[in-house]
Amino acid sequence: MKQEKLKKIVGHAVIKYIKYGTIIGIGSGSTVSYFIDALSTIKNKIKGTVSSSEESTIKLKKLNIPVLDLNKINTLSLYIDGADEINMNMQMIKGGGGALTREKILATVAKKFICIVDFSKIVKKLGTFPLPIEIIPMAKNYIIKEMKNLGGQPICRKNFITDNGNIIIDVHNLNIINPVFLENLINSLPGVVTAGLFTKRRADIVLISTKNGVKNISFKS
Ligand SMILES: O=C[C@H](O)[C@H](O)[C@H](O)COP(=O)(O)O
Repeated sequence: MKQEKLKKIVGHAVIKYIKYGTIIGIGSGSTVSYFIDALSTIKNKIKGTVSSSEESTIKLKKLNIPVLDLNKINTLSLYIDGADEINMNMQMIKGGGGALTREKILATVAKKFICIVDFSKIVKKLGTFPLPIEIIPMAKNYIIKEMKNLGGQPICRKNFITDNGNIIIDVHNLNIINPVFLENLINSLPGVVTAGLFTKRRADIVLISTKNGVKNISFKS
């Protein structure tokens, strides 16, 4: 089965996890785009959404799904998003679409985070997918140097400005032995808005789309 088909299946499968009358946090990317299509079929049953990117907001509004301001809501019970890589500890690399910072905010605020992926995103070790880092433009050369010192090959994403007006450095070939340590280290560098490592806020549930159906993995600490 083609990857797009698997993304579509999991994007629709997650609908049954939505409690009517609640506000849903919406991630970004192609898997989420299928999820938004499915969400539109129950749009009258939810209170609204908060969105992690301009791209998702445009799609939500086009489908007449209400988009609310995170600062004007009390609780966010559920956040649904894809990932570029996820390991068996439910730690992720995200930000292939550049929406990592707003995604991390919503994932952190939400009580529950459901990650929707096709099986190709499951990895033993994070880091085959280049690690995106959102940075303030002034810090570009400094962060490139720091990432080289860490053994990575940083590449500034061409012609790309984030929804927050910043730039993205994609770091290739990082040997990520301790994802928690690396997330903390990169996030502590001046000029870094956030690294696309999600280790403090992991997924609570992962729905994995496979050729044999959608598998559900729940996090147990
Ligand atoms: O910034 C983008 C997000 O982190 C996406 O969740 C991630 O890139 C996965 O996207 P897709 O579902 O298109 O593979």
